[in-house]
Parts: sequence; structure tokens; C-alpha cells
Amino acid sequence: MDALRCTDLTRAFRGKRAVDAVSLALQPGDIYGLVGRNGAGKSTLLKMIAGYLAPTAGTVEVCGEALGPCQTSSRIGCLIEHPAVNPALTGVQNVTVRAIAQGLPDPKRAATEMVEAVGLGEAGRDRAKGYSLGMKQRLGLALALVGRPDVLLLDEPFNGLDPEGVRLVRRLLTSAAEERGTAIVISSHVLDQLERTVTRYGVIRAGRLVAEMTAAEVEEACADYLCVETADAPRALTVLEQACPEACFTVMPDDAIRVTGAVEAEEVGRLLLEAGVPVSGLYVHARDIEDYFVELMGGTGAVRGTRGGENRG
Ligand SMILES: Nc1ncnc2c1ncn2[C@@H]1O[C@H](COP(=O)(O)OP(=O)(O)OP(=O)(O)O)[C@@H](O)[C@H]1O
Repeated sequence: MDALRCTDLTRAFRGKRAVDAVSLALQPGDIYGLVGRNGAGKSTLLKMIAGYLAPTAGTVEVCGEALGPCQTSSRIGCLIEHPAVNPALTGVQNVTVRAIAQGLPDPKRAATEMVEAVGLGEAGRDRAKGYSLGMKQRLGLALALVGRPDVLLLDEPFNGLDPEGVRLVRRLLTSAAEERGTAIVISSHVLDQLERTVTRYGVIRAGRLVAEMTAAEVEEACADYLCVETADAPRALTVLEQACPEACFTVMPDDAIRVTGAVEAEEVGRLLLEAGVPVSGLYVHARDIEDYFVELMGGTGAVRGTRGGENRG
């Protein structure tokens, strides 16, 4: 059974679709990285799943249970925008309130353990009103995680965290997914952190889910490759395929040859030189994850906005 299933989820603001017929399904243990430019619709999508915002159309199911519009579920833990923290209570007390609401058998203990797990330590006994940005973020994560939800929705979970905090949160999420089968959706612009955490990606562009891929597919697409530019691609291909049966060769539309696999640039250059094939360019092409996603997200033009005036909810 899917841990989370959204079907044709749509939300319009003043007639303009911020999220447009998004369907996605997460299995238990999936960590799904949601990427998109500012204003693409990521937070709106998460808010609809969390039950904070009514969809204009579409449905949400969590572990097979259909949720009505704006219906929250104890199976879902969220950190979306500012966590609901009572500044007059300590960190542990805040999480205890949430644990009681979740119906946990020993709420104080669950809260204390969770505050410890997110690295708040002694600060868990201080009132939340004195917390720094990173401490608030850790508290927000503790609130999302307490009660071991089946589905976790996190909007920019790495915001404000120091490097140690980032590493700790990554470990917490990975172990929740691997050990307890929690399905996690993370919306984030911090691609290198996503790259170390997620198992799948979804790219949202102008409200639509335009691409989905596994972490392995992204890794493969972003792998370095050797590029051979030659005026005689067919002959170069014949020479290289014969000499390097282990490598993989692709002729690109501009006739350049893309080489992946166990072969060095020096070796390719030598083989072509010996065969008398003219080579005009030979270089390693490094493509990073940022280039890859910027392209999928729709380039670097102006961000998209539907807000004329504020129209919350
Ligand atoms: N309450 C609202 N009223 C009107 N328009 C809204 C409202 N909430 C979001 N929008 C619009 O919906 C679109 C999607 O916004 P959303 O916050 O979901 O984007 P996002 O992908 O999370 O962006 P970011 O990466 O900047 O957080 C934007 O054009 C935004 O202006």
C-alpha cells in the first residue's frame, strides 16, 4: 500500500493555479525531494497534503485512508513554514503537548527523547521564546517527528541549521525512513543536502509535476563524461568501440561523442591519433546537480507569482 498518494491535487488562487493536477505516490521508506523555483508551488502542495489548505480539486490518501479537505491526520508529521511553538513553554513541554495530542502512552518521555534526538540537549529545558533560528528549527523537527508518523512533510528542513545540525537531521530522516518505513517529502533548495538524503525526486514547475526520477537516475545523469569532438564521428566511433569494449559511446546530435565508463582521455586521444582520426576537442565534461535541476526547473528567468494582494487560505 502507498504511504502517501495524491491524485490530481490542484489549488488555484484567484483563478490561477498555483498547483496544477499533481499526482504522486510514495512507498514506505521513500524520501522524496521536491524541487522547483521560487513560486513553483511546493509549499502549496505540502500545505494541501498536511490539511492546512483546502484543494480546489484532487484527493490525498495516507496509508490507504482518504483525507477530506483540510483534514489533518495523526499519521502525518509536518514542518511547514513556522512550527506551531508556544514561546512560553520549554522545548520539551512544547513537544509533550504534541505527544499528548498524538495520544502517545508516555508523552513526557517521548518528548524528552525526541528533543534529545534533534540535538537540543540542555536547551530543551529552556523556554522556546529565547531560541535561535536553528534551535527553533530543531524544535520544529522534534514536533514533526514525535509520534513516529507514517508520512513526514518538511519544507526547507535545513534552514538555519549549523553543519552539525544538518548532518544530524539527515541521519534522523534516513533512519526514520530505513528503520520505520516513514515516507518523507522534503521541499528544499539545498540541492547538495537533498542529494545526500533522498531516494527520489520530483520537479515542480509552474504548479505542475514535470519530472520524477530516482536518485540513481540523477546520479547517472550528472556523472562526468568524456567528450570527443571530431569531424569524422563514424570512424572515431569504430576505432574506440573496437579498442575499448568496456566503455559506452553515444553520438550526440552535434556529432560529438560522449564516452562513459573505464577509459581515460589520454587513451582515447592516443587511439584516435594512431588511427589518423582528426580530433578538434577532447575534454571531461562535469555536470553538477545544480545545472541539471536548474534546466528541469525552467532556467533562471523571473520567478512566478500569483499574488496580486495577500489572499491567504
Ligand atoms: N495564500 C496565497 N494567496 C495567493 N497566492 C498564493 C498564496 N499562497 C501561495 N500563492 C502563490 O502560489 C504560487 C506558489 O507558491 P508556493 O509558496 O507554493 O511556492 P514555492 O514553490 O513554495 O516557493 P518558494 O520556493 O519561494 O518557497 C506563488 O505564485 C504564490 O505567489
